[in-house]
This record gives sequence, C-alpha cells and structure tokens, in this order.
Amino acid sequence: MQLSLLARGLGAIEGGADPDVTSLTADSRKVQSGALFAALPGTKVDGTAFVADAEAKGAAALLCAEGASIASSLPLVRSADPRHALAVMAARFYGAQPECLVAVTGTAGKTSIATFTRQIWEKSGYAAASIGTTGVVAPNRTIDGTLTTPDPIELAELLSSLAADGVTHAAMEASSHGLDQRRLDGVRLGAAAFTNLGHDHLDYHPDAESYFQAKMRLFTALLPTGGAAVVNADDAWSGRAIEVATGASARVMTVGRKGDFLKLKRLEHERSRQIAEIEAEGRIHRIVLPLAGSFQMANALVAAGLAIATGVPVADALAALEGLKGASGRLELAGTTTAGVPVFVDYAHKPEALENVVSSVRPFTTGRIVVVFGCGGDRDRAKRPMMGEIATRLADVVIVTDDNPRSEDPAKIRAAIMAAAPGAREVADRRLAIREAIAGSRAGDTVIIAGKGHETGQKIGEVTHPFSDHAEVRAAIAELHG
Ligand SMILES: CC(=O)N[C@H]1[C@@H](OP(=O)(O)OP(=O)(O)OC[C@H]2O[C@@H](n3ccc(=O)[nH]c3=O)[C@H](O)[C@@H]2O)O[C@H](CO)[C@@H](O)[C@@H]1O[C@H](C)C(=O)N[C@@H](C)C(=O)N[C@H](CCC(=O)O)C(=O)O
Ligand SMILES: Nc1ncnc2c1ncn2[C@@H]1O[C@H](COP(=O)(O)OP(=O)(O)OP(=O)(O)O)[C@@H](O)[C@H]1O
Ligand SMILES: N[C@H](CCC[C@H](N)C(=O)O)C(=O)O
Ligand SMILES: [Mg+2]
Repeated sequence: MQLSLLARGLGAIEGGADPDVTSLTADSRKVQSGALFAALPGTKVDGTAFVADAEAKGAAALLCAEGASIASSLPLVRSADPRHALAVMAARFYGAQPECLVAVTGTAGKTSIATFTRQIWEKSGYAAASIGTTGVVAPNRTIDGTLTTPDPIELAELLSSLAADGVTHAAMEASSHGLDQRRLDGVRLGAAAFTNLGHDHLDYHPDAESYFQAKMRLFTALLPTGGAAVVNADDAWSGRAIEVATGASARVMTVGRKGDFLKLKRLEHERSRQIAEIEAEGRIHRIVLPLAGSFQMANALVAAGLAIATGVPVADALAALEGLKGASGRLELAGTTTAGVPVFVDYAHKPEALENVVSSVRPFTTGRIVVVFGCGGDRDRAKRPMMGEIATRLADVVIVTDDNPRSEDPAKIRAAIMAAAPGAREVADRRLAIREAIAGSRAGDTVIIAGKGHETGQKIGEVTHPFSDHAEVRAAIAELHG
C-alpha cells in the first residue's frame, strides 16, 4: 500500500517520496525490506534508538512522535499520537474486519463475557469468534493467548484473517493497557461494554481515576456515535461509566439488579447452577444458568446485552444463557473428592475477584471454604496485603503459595501477603499447597485454587515451568483416593 494512502489524515509525509509499504512493525528486530517501522516511545526504551537498525534492514518508511529526533533520510510520518496512527494504519493495511465487532472492558469479567457473547451468537447461527486472555476461539481454529488485547498490528491481521474465514461476529477484550496504548484504535466497533472497576494495574496507571479514564476511552474514543454501550449497573463505578457513555452519545443499555434494559429480579443459587428471573421489555424470563457464582450471572447479562445490541432477539439471547459454558479456569469445577468436596480452579488474581469468588461459594458451602492463592511478581504490589486480608476475612482455611514470581524473590511476595493474613499457612511450592488443601478437606467444604485459572506455566525468573492447577487438582485427588 502506498505510504500516502496509509498515512492519509494522520500526519504529513516528510522526505517527498511515496514508497509502497509492504509490511508494518514497531519492532526493529522484525523489520523486513519494504516495511514501515514505527519508532515508538515505550515503557522501557525509546524506539527511535532503533531507526538505524530498521533502515539497515531495508525499512521503506518511518512513523514517529512529533518532537522525536530522527537521523534518517527515509520518508517519515510524524504524529502527535503515533500509537493511534499505527493502529489506524494497520487497520487500513489489513483491510477487512468481521462486520460485527464488540469489545468489553472492566477489571473483572472480560474473558467470561467475550466467551459468552461468542456462544450466544453461535447459538443464533452466526460464525462467531472471541479474542482475549485465553486466546482466540473461532469456527476453524483456536489460538493460545498471550496478551488480553493483542498488539495493533497483530490484531488487525487477525481480524482480517477472521473475516476472510467468514467470521461475521467477534467479541474482544479491551484491557486498560490495550486502550491506553491505542491497540484497538483501528477496530471498527458496533457495541462496547463495561463491567466493573476494582484494584489492578496500579503499577502502570498512576491512580484509580487514570485507570478508569483509560477504560473509558472505549466509549469516548472508540465507540462510534449512537453505538450501543452495555453497562453493568451494579458496580460502584457504574454511575460514572453511564455518565461517560451518555456524554459520548452512546445508546446506553444497563443490565443487572439496577439495570433498566435487562433487570435481574431474583437469583437463587445451587451448587453448580443458578436460577434467575430477568425482566426485559416488560416480560419476565426465567432462566437456569449452568454456572456457579453470582458474578457469572452479572457477566451473562452483559453478554446477553451485547448480543441483543447486535441483533439477537431478546428471548433468544436469554434462552441461550441456559447453554453457556464457562471460560477455562473461571470458577471451574476441576474435580470432586470422594467426600464430595468440590475443588474449583479460578483466575482471581486481584482483590475484588478474590472477594467475589470466595463469597460466591458461601451459599452452597455447609463446611469450610479452603483457599489456595499467591500473587504475581513484577505486578502491582499493593494487591498483596489486600488479597491476604480478603482471604482471611472470607475463607476459613487460607494457604499462601507462589504464583508466577517472575524476577522477584517469591518469599518476599508471600511475606507481603502473610503480613495481612493472620492464621494463614505458607506453603511455597504450589503443587504441595494444592495437595495440602485437598488432603485437609472434609465433607461440606469447598476448595478454591485461585490466581492461575487457564495458565499452563509457573514463571520463575525468566523460565516458565509447565504447571497446571487443573492437572495438579486431578493428581492430588487421585493420590488421595489411590
Ligand atoms: C508494559 C506494556 O504494556 N508494554 C507494551 C508496550 O511495550 P513498550 O512499547 O512499552 O515496550 P518497550 O520495550 O519500552 O519498547 C519500545 C519500542 O521499542 C521497540 N524496540 C525495542 C527493542 C528493540 O531492539 N527494537 C525495537 O524496535 C519495541 O518494539 C517498542 O515498540 O507496547 C507493546 C506493543 O503494543 C506491547 O506488546 C507491550 O506489552 C508487554 C509485552 C506486556 O507484557 N504487557 C502487559 C502488561 C499487558 O499489556 N497486559 C494487558 C492486561 C492484562 C490483563 O489484566 O488482562 C494485556 O492486554 O494483556
Ligand atoms: N463480574 C465479575 N465481578 C467480579 N469478579 C469477577 C467477575 N467476573 C469474573 N470475576 C473474577 O475474576 C476472575 C477473572 O475473570 P475473567 O477472566 O472473566 O475476567 P478478566 O476481566 O478477563 O480478567 P483478566 O484481566 O485477568 O484477564 C474470575 O476467575 C473471577 O474470580
Ligand atoms: N494479565 C494478568 C494476569 C495475572 C495472572 C496471575 N497468575 C499473575 O501472574 O499475576 C497480568 O499479567 O497481570
Ligand atoms: Mg481477560
């Protein structure tokens, strides 16, 4: 594609020439002959340091920030917001996208909602995909996940290949990093959703307000005027999210107990399902959601809202909730001991998620709640004491262990949790911690292994060791009964 077409409206081209650009990248190590290299200021290094490297590899053009100092004779596009410009260029370069695209943001529930929305669409006969933390699921393929919101070039390429495969509907997660770094700025959205705001990523965002504002870019910068904004009405931040969406001229649809569009009137919990009465358009729909945890009901309502906003009839969307399968590792029953103790694997790695998940199993737990968890290294440290306090307040037996210590000393991470978790036991080895929890359980108890969910590795230093909570739960139960 000619550089002038790629850059149209994004910034003047310096250097006169208008080369044919044959690929795009923001990583000099991946530059191929004919590429446009985006030299972006980053969180660790400044991409302008790699311009000479990119030029030596045959780059045809450059993109950079307005004031950047660049020593190169290559045609150059300067932009006040180069990450935005790159995302828009990537969308132009790769072209087609599924005709119906929706994105969901919020601290917790994104993966579940993207997965549920895909399932509701599938039930209505659409070729549908979901994109997020656990990867991509589409009719003809599944791809394992790396980032919650992929980099803009990878995302544009993915959307174009999904469209080429005949996918018409796609639901994706919009992480706050992704929104802040403009990764979705080239995505043509039909609807967007907000779930809730809790404590996470305050190592990246300066404070809760900036974290909220980053999430709100979904409504203010990405959702076209008149697009549907589905908002969970029951969170402390819902009022502000509704205000922002209304201010952005979105068609606001609220769901939940305080919702106007889908109103949860009644909810009854059983061990692995819940029965709900939902009021929609003046009618009451009684549905059985085959998943545990009231937070899953909240997620299901947002997903139904997104499906309805994109053309699924109300009754069909609500009926489809009865067939939903949970996303891998989200309050997922990984095994049951012979004493009948359910052992759940869950992805709670932040305070509100842990609070929700432990509270969710209380209604059907006649004995004790046993929780195993840790906190990730090189991540927001403030979460550690908060999660220690929540676990000891809400669970009966707490075992603190490791969860991806990365470059940090695992003992120090555990100590930060333990300082706020009186009475908790410390078992460094996650495999042993899971065994202790299961071996110590008795009839009536519920065991939750939190923090890793679908993950298949334990990252210690730079090495990711194969590790699965699911597999460890199964092995521990087998050993116990063997
Ligand atoms: C902290 C963070 O979010 N970093 C993201 C950011 O990287 P960066 O630009 O700041 O990286 P940098 O290392 O400072 O490099 C600056 C620039 O120089 C370039 N470079 C660097 C070295 C070189 O030799 N040549 C070169 O060209 C880099 O490619 C980059 O363009 O922009 C990149 C391009 O979009 C992202 O891939 C990268 O995500 C990293 C891998 C990451 O781990 N991100 C996590 C924290 C994340 O995004 N998580 C969220 C939320 C998770 C959740 O809770 O669900 C997610 O969406 O997954
Ligand atoms: N609506 C919700 N409210 C509170 N907690 C929730 C909600 N939905 C899920 N959770 C908790 O958060 C965990 C992660 O859920 P999910 O993967 O759906 O969210 P996410 O927003 O994609 O998270 P991440 O940003 O980590 O990818 C679940 O395992 C559960 O513990
Ligand atoms: N997307 C999140 C996942 C955290 C999962 C948890 N197991 C951990 O390692 O902290 C992050 O990278 O912060
Ligand atoms: Mg997710």
